[in-house]
Amino acid sequence: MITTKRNYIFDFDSTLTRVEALDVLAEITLQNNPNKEKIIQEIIDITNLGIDGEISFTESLEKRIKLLNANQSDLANLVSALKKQVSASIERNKEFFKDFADDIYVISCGFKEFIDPIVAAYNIPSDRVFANTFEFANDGKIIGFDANNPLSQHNGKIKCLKDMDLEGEIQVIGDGYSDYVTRKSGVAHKFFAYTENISRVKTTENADHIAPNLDEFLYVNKLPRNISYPKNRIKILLLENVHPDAFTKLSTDGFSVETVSRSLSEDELIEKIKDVHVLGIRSKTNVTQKVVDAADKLMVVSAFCIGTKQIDLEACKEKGIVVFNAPYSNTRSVVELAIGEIIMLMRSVFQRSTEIHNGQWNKTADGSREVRGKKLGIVGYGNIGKQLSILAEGLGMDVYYYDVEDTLALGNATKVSKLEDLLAISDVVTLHIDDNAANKNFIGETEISQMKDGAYLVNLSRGFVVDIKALAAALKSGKLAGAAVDVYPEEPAKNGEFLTELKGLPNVILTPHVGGSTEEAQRDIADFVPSKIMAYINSGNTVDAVNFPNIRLPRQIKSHRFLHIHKNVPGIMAKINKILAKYDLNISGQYLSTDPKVGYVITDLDKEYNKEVIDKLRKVEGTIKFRVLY
Ligand SMILES: NC(=O)C1=CN([C@@H]2O[C@H](COP(=O)(O)OP(=O)(O)OC[C@H]3O[C@@H](n4cnc5c(N)ncnc54)[C@H](O)[C@@H]3O)[C@@H](O)[C@H]2O)C=CC1
Ligand SMILES: O=C(O)C(=O)COP(=O)(O)O
Repeated sequence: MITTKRNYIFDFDSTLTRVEALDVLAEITLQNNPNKEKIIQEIIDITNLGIDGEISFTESLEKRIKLLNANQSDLANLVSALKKQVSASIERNKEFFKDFADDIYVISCGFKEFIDPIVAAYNIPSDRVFANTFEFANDGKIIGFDANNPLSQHNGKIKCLKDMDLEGEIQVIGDGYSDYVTRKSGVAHKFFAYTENISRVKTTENADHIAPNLDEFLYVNKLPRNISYPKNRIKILLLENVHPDAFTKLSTDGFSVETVSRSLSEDELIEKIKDVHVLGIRSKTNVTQKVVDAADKLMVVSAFCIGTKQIDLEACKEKGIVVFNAPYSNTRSVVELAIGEIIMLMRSVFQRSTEIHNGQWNKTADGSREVRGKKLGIVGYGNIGKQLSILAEGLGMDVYYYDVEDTLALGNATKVSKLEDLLAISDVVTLHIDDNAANKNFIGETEISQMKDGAYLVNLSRGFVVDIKALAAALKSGKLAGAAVDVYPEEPAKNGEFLTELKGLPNVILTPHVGGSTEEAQRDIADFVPSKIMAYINSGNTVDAVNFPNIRLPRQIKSHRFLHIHKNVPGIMAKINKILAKYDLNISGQYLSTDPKVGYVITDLDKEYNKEVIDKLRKVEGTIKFRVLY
């Protein structure tokens, strides 16, 4: 008869727990020892040599026990420290250990004295824990171990498993040499390299499968689990040198994250996007219709910046791809640069500085003016424009602004209803309109001619907003006294050579699109955007999405959640609800939000359901994307 019985053999140190227990014990016993750091490093080195199979395990154990200088009384502290160090995915799948208790064993080269109390909480009784035992002196000092136990010897797990003589398939889950040799020797049928806490090359090379966490192991084995789809299977691609905090945050949450320091061309992106679930970009990468067409797995595009016009938002929406950005994280950085540049321009600081760099002393007050009492004309009174308005007033400037929207004036700022009027009165004009394509050449020859003679122009918005030729001509003719430009009609995909018609003109400050490039802004973006990505992927929240119906969902507690994105056509909700009713589902909450093109409905169910319903919902005409979370 063919048996379907399967046995799951777990390693303890660095698999069930995040740490090596003897390293933790060393921290405890050596806390007052002046040579603590040195001894701990020695212990870690010996542990690793043993795990990698470089020295015999017995030798590694003997050496470590001597260095540890531990006592029985230290073990209680060790156990309470280890309780707090159970691997995250083990902890969240506690039910697996309960439901499959009859199939689970721990085989470890560690010690029962600390393993038993930790795994007892996971329904693994002492008689299913195979491990070493300490030898104590009369005063409780740990002086050795039971040398007859096969687990204190080289390849002990192989012998142990042979002696156990288990019926059925044997799967070993562990992080080191002693685990994978069970598979090599043939005593285990499958070896899962468990890399949640540590990933060793030799271990992963010798694995049938790499499991970055227990979710993956359960998924591969089609076992019940706490997370419907292991996060390590969700691929995130971050382009354009996104701050490393984003990588850390997303990989710590379990996603597989790849980073590329530059932007990708359309062709490169089309190739790369095929197996990407979440794309992170900044202002240089264009997510076009063609890219979207090639992106069959894509669920999210996230702009790690303010502007989103580089993304075809409609194409994304129609494919059920949610787009997020960071609307406020770099606002302050842009404002501070604008303020600095306004002062630098009005004092001709860059010109004076360049002269000295060229060996020339030119002390003069000509063309050097205070900003106090001067008129600042802000074009685009949005988040940046408004904050600039406040700071400029703090410096004593008279602020005027022009915006197509009817926005409220802050402080003493004066709204001007015509651009022409604003240009005519301003000593400095600063542009902060959005990246809408309609703003192309917004400031051209005509607009410049409407500006005061000797005025200054600052552009920190988008390059295409200003006609660069007209600006260069106005600077050369002396119509304008200076300009600060951070953005250009064509910007390179990566750092390197760059040429502009403004090159070499006096009193022109040129910066390479760094308005938002401060450590503070980038760090804040790397916190803000990943939390939006995680909120959507992990629970379906679309709050702050720029192209999608926004839904703030309650926390999902012990329930199944269906996320259904569909075309907003008449009758579709009725069809969805008809299916839900037919399968007699116990619905604990339903949330719907629509816009003219798409509908997003979330259904929470509080008990098990017939899985056929998933297929039926997927097949509802007009469905764009459907996924299940539990
Ligand atoms: N240089 C850099 O590194 C950075 C540049 N930016 C640019 O700054 C722009 C503004 O950012 P926020 O203030 O956060 O955007 P926002 O959307 O809050 O404000 C833009 C304002 O411009 C107004 N506007 C748009 N077109 C207009 C027009 N033709 N005439 C008059 N008003 C118009 C809008 O009504 C809105 O009030 C972004 O769209 C982006 O292009 C943003 C961050 C960094
Ligand atoms: O936030 C924006 O829109 C910006 O222009 C800044 O873009 P960046 O992140 O520097 O490519």
